[in-house]
Amino acid sequence: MRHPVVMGNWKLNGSKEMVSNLLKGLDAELKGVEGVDVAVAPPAMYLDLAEQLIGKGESKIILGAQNVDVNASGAFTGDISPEMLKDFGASHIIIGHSERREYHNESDEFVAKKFAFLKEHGLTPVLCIGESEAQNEAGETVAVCARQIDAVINTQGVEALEGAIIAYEPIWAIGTGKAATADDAQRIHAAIRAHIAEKSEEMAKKVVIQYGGSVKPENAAAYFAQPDIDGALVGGAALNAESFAAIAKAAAEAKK
Ligand SMILES: O=C[C@H](O)COP(=O)(O)O
Repeated sequence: MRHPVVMGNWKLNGSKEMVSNLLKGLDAELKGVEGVDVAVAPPAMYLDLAEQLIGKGESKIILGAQNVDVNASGAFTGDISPEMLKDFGASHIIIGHSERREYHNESDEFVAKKFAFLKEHGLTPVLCIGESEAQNEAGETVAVCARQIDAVINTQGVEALEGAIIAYEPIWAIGTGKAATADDAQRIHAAIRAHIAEKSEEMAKKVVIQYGGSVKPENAAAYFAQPDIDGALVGGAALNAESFAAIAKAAAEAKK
């Protein structure tokens, strides 16, 4: 049985005040909630503050980050290394988000390199994959997702997926309010799992696959009722303690 993981990607949002209020609010909302791993990925500037606040809280919020670079140290202006993330207690690191693929021209190969680098440093990659609206309309969804995962499998072996998280995020559903239906998401999740099963049935059964794209408290339970949807990567709704906690609670309830 896979353990559900609900992660909040705060993207480029926050201030010291907001981080403090949101984490305190989440700590209160999540008290006593069991059966789901809850992670947050604040902007890197706020990892220090988040680590301190999470340490003081009672609920077990996992600290994550939104990106990592591919060098350990040296003359790489602006980069952040895995060891720096670890230094602030961040363990779950989002890579390959469609916003980075699009605005920073990150290729499948570059994302796979980040994946390997995180694994090498004992961190958990949260590998985002997903198709554009045009690719969806052209019936290319599964092929696009398979290609994005294969960039990792073909360079590092299917075993590299051990302990990693895959987040299926159809790009057209991100921040649009136009979420995939739970049935459609389930179909794609099952196809992603089947693709991994071609290399290893055991890995396909084990790997956590989150859905992301306009997940809200109102639609979360329908996703988590699906057998191949193991959690969510949440953007907008993760900026509010009550709504993010409601999504996490829905996952805990559905996957009991
Ligand atoms: O990483 C999170 C996703 O991009 C989803 O964002 P959203 O929940 O605002 O649609």
